[in-house]
Amino acid sequence: MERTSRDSEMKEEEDVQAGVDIWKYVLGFAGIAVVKCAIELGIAEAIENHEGPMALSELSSTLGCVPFSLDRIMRFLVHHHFFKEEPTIQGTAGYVHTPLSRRLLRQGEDSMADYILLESSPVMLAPWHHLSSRVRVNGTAAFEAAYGGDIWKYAAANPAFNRLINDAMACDARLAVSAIIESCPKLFDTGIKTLVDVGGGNGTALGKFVKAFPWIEGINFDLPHVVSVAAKCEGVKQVGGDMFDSVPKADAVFIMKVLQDWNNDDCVRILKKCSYMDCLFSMFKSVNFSSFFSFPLQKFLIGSVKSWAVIHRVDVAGWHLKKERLDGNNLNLGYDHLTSTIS
Ligand SMILES: C[S@@+](CC[C@H](N)C(=O)[O-])C[C@H]1O[C@@H](n2cnc3c(N)ncnc32)[C@H](O)[C@@H]1O
Repeated sequence: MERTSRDSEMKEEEDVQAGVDIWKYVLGFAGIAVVKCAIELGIAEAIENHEGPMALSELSSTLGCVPFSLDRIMRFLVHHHFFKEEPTIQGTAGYVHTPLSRRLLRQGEDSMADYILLESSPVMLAPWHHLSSRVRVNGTAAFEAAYGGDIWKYAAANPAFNRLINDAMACDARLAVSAIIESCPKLFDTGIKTLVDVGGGNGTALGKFVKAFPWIEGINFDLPHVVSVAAKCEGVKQVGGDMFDSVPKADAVFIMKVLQDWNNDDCVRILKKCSYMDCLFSMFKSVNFSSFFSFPLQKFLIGSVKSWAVIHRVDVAGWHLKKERLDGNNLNLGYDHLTSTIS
């Protein structure tokens, strides 16, 4: 009898909680919408340029906003740890930066603003409305269902979107490459004189590598519409082409956030174009190597390149590099202090 009443109490609590939780999904889009709004208004820049905590009235007049509406935006942002409140010299509340709000600055090494603008753009949101079609048997990729072609064809035909996606990729490349340079510098001190970045976007990654390791000559390889608008960078040659046709020759090849876009057969086709090079570094984002690649592909890698380093980014909240090395030569690439996950 007692048990039955406890059970029904628990069910009631669960039901009450469900009534609360469902609102996270009803209004689940609000977070990205408010952060996009903050970037478009330039809230982070205004607070950065202000000496000391910035009062709502000062922020509103600087940005040309209605104080009542901006207050609601700021309350949401502060609640989610973008900015915090501290007393101004007048003793009223003012806003200052937090590490999270600094990511909303348009410039700077840690900026993620362009990435947020990409993912919150109408172009990138539309495919999410086709998620169910992707999951169905014989379903179409969500981007293709929305636009009738893949994202790279879409970027080739839409220069503004091309710029947006290249700038967004550069945000992540800046962070990723800084972490690689800091964590495993010896990777690049193994006789590598030329390094090709396959699908290297606008060349941000290579630009950082050649700056850190000036003896390396960089070749940034990507589709013609990407490299033709990339900014010039000393030590980096821009080469346009299709990685399914051929890849420029270099001592080593770096592939970051590319292979996860393709199925295993396509990955084999891409990697075959790189297989005559000595060394292959690949960086994946949140992809489990052993489950992602089928066994034949792993075998292909062992058999075809002398050294294979996969640097995983597995922890979205921070940088957590892991290494996988499948090499016959047992080279010491200088990153043994990183967690080994060879499977
Ligand atoms: C997800 S982005 C990664 C960019 C860069 N590696 C990074 O991590 O920031 C994938 C890149 O692959 C390029 N790409 C797609 N298809 C390609 C092809 N057939 N040949 C060369 N590059 C290609 C795209 O243009 C894009 O720059």
